[in-house]
Amino acid sequence: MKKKLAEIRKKIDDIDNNILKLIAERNSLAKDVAEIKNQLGIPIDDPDREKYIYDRIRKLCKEHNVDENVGIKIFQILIEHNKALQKKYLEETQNKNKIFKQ
Ligand SMILES: C=C(O[C@@H]1C=C(C(=O)O)C=C[C@H]1O)C(=O)O
Repeated sequence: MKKKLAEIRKKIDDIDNNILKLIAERNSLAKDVAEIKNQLGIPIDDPDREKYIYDRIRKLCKEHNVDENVGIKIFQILIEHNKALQKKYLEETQNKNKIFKQ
């Protein structure tokens, strides 16, 4: 029984590794998105795109039998974090440019 529990926990740990890698990969795209939005002069927040993502997540939750509230909560955290990373990146770039121009 204990061996079986250890095996299952190993599987969970492996899945957690993969989830973390994917979160890091998603986060790593924030700089590129921020750079393009800055050049286009458009805001970081894009409510239409967020609505599209949440609708898609709801559909995927149904398909994969995942509780919709859980799926939405996870993506709210990821999206808010992505926007915070974009803002931080742009602030840092603008500060660097200010120092450079002095
Ligand atoms: C990444 C973007 O910027 C913001 C963050 C989003 C996200 O984390 O998926 C979605 C929309 C935007 O509010 C984007 O516009 O694609």
